[in-house]
Amino acid sequence: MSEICTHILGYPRIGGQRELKKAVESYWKRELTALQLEEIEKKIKENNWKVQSEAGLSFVTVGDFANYDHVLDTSILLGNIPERFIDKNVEINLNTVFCMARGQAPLYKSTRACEMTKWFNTNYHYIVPEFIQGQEFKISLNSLFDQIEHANSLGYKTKPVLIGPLTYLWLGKSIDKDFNKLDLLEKLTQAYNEIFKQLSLKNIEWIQLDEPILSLEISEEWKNAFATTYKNLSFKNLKILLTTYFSSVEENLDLINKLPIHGLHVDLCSAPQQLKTILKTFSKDKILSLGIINGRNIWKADILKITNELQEAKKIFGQNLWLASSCSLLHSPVDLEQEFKLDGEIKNWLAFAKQKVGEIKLCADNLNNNLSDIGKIKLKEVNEALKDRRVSKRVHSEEVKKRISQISLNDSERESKYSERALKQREILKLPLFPTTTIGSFPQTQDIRSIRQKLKSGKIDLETYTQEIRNHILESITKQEALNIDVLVHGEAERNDMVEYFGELLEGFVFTSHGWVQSYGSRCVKPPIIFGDVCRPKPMTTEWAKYSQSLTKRPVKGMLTGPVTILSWSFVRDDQPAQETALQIAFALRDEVNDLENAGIKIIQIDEPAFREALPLKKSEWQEYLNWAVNCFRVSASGVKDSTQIHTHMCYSEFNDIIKSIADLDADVITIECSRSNMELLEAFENYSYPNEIGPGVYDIHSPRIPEKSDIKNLLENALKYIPADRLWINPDCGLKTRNWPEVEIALKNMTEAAKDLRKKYEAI
Ligand SMILES: CN1c2c(nc(N)[nH]c2=O)NC[C@@H]1CNc1ccc(C(=O)N[C@@H](CCC(=O)N[C@@H](CCC(=O)N[C@@H](CCC(=O)O)C(=O)O)C(=O)O)C(=O)O)cc1
Ligand SMILES: N[C@@H](CCS)C(=O)O
Ligand SMILES: [Zn+2]
Repeated sequence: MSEICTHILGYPRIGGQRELKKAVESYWKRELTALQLEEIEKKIKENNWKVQSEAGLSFVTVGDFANYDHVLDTSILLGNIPERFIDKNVEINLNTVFCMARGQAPLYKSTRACEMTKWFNTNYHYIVPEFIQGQEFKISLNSLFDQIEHANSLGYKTKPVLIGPLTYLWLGKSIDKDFNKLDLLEKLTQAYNEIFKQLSLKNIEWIQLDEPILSLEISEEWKNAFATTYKNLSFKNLKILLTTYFSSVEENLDLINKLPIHGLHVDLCSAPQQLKTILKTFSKDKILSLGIINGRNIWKADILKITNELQEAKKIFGQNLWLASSCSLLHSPVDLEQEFKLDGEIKNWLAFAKQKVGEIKLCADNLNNNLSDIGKIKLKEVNEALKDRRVSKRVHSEEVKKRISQISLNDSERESKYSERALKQREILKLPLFPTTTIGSFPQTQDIRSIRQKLKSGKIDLETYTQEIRNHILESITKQEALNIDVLVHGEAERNDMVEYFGELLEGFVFTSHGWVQSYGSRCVKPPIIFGDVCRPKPMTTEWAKYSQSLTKRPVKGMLTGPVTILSWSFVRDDQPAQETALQIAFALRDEVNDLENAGIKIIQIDEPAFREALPLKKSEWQEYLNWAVNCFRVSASGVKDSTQIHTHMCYSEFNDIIKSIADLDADVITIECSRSNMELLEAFENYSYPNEIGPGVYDIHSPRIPEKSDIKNLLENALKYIPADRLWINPDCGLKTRNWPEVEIALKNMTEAAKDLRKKYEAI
């Protein structure tokens, strides 16, 4: 029997050693030339293709590489470049990409960057396309075509990937008011047809056209737009594999079945149940690509189980059945082989991107009954590893399970309601009207990172490290006092990351040395891995908090990452529901919150920036998530006295649809990102009559631009249209770890001075 066709939807582009990050950042600092950067990128691409080819996949996927972000590259390919980035004397090139992403680039005048937002429900951020009325599209960068030619020249059979027109349009925002971006479809279709025309000359059979919005509950208007657009797309001699991922497409199958495509890819890892309906309704004459290897976790796949589940699909689709990763492997760390320090037993349970590529092929060979001798050995090893994981004593803790099972209603209730707590807190904290604060982190300087690196490599001992970090804390407290901020933070200098730090201190987690995943542009995160029941062997932050509080009379906030965010930004267990793991984390944090209170900390912030992003993609599934997510937050926060003030912070703040749940968190104060929306995001709070205190961000920390005092005052006056003065806090949008001290000091000075002016005006009223 001939081979089953195998492929992936995309491969990580950061390189095994984060070569891309290092090269791109060096280029920005002008330590590398464009040519040198290109050379490094070429090696990453070649290596990625080699991995796919050597594993025996049927295609290498091309066009998944991007210097900064693939959505941004699509904008540039389509010539959708906002006017402010166009300089008639400079051709569209690499610097256009960087300037759109960051507002700055070599040889470019600096300007406001494009917005960045989360890619569906992942921790990856994309650059938001901007659309204006009458928008024109014109093929403007050859990067995709160059990548194809490059791969073709190396003799690979290539399958280019491109974001589909409807998803591209969906991802963008209309800049002009009162204009429907769907009106742009006709012109966008013409541009895609031009791309297809050029691709048809490149010796390619298949194109992967990503339309992940087909996994959402889209409106009739969008469904109709799909039908019309796909009718008008002219694929030439190309075959189109329409790719969907992150959720089921069942609701849109009627539509998909009518589209003039040649194949469909669905994600069976996030929505295995959809297979039944798809097998019944999708045309057997087309290709059905099944995403059976999970691109969003790190566990070895159960090849035997998957093969069994694929039997019917094979019977029905025969040679038209393809096997693939569930989504792009962009969301997986690159290569497990580089983990020399990882616990051997747990390492044996894992697969990163490179290993996942091998799993797809193994699955296909097994399904086809043509496993080689090596394949047979590999399969045996997988089965042994899976069995070892199932029975491992390290995974389950009776004590943790018992505590979770004894949860009572009291665990998620504060003693009194907010209005009573607020009186007690005011008496103790004695804060002025419009209290000022920051979100937690201060600049993670090279100095701080290299101290940590020296500790890791044994160049300094723990005592020296602790002293050095204490010096940084002292410096940040001194600076905040000088800036006259009311509620201080210690600055998070001791944390590599707000999630990884806790993962390193909690039981049930392991962490990697090289398990980096791209978060945005050159920034990466190293999600810890939750393999077992979670508990807290000892306090995690109290010593740092006590030390920080000892340096000042002003309150210093205890700073924790909340249960939903720790869960969402880690690789989670696949052997129990996510909500059970979240509750275990919540109880561990509850103990930490109580310890902080006992250590004399009067304000404790529990950050939940992933709270909104973790919403399921389908609205119909929201409530179930919100119920457990709110409960977990409340469990972590409710063990303290009324007089202890609980803050939470969220930096992705579209709350309209979930404002009731935000209020149900019952945090005394919530600080949110707001500055870019000019405080419009506060409408939700006003409409719902949100009862507690709010700190809308007045400083866009993603931009190097320093807000003037007048900008901040304007934002605050806007905020006061929605929030009563006695419940308004003043703070930046988010933590300041990616900024540098000189900008931070000026911005915060402007912020405290704006607060002073505002107090003068409103105290008199
Ligand atoms: C709030 N955000 C976060 C998200 N997810 C998280 N898990 N954490 C977050 O904070 N998602 C949404 C947003 C995303 N925002 C960011 C912002 C900034 C970064 C970032 O700066 N990432 C760093 C890596 C951070 C880190 O772990 N640093 C380590 C140092 C690791 C390192 O590079 N070591 C060097 C040697 C040290 C040296 O001398 O410099 C090496 O190994 O070569 C640390 O501080 O110890 C980045 O550089 O990408 C991410 C998401
Ligand atoms: N406390 C964290 C929150 C980031 S969302 C910080 O300040 O970096
Ligand atoms: Zn934040």
